[in-house]
Amino acid sequence: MVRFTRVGLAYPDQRGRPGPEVLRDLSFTLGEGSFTWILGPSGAGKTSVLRLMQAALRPSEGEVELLGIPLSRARRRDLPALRRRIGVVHQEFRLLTHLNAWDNVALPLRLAGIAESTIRADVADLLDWIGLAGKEARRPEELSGGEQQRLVIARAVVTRPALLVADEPTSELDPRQGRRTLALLLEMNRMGTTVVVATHSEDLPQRHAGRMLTLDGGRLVADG
Ligand SMILES: Nc1ncnc2c1ncn2[C@@H]1O[C@H](COP(=O)(O)OP(=O)(O)OP(=O)(O)O)[C@@H](O)[C@H]1O
Repeated sequence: MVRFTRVGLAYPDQRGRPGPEVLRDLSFTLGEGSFTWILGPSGAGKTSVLRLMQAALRPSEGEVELLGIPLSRARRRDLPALRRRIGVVHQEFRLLTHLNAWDNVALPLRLAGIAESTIRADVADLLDWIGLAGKEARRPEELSGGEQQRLVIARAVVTRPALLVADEPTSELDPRQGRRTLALLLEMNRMGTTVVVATHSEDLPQRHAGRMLTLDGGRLVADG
């Protein structure tokens, strides 16, 4: 499902030459339907690992295989189709501010050319699931932080991705809203989606099941 084999990553410097390695010799496999935490202090490389898992970057060394596709062999024009099978939840919500809640969730389906009748049913179900039924017409600024983050999750899962990747999804939220957001990710996982969540909080993973991959200085230092 997700396989990293001896992965190294160096971002290019301002002249386009490889900068220092920020990920080193990372190897692990995440099975289909698994739930994994990526832990580590600031700068450990969590976001970089997640970017590789979104096919937003290619590794400088080694191989990343996503949903059966090795990135080294994927052609540039194949990447958008691969990315559509991967849902992404960012820490900063990145909702479209001029669209209401309904249209934010419907957007990925519209871009994929899905029929409006299907979109109506799917979006209504999802907004109900995240507890936003009745708030469809509100724009993001008219929703609480927790509601916005749940909307981001609805938008990320509306296309039924096989893999859901979330970067610090609860760090901007109060504890109650954070728990509610996490409950949605756990429920997606129970329904079969492979879920990966990066966090610098050790508290969350200790209270919930799931594998913990701990990074430090771009290396894997614990797997349990
Ligand atoms: N676009 C970039 N260009 C150059 N270096 C980068 C870039 N993005 C991240 N880095 C560097 O890569 C290293 C790992 O960063 P990354 O954001 O992956 O860590 P992180 O564990 O997610 O940190 P945080 O918890 O603070 O978000 C850091 O040294 C960072 O400065």
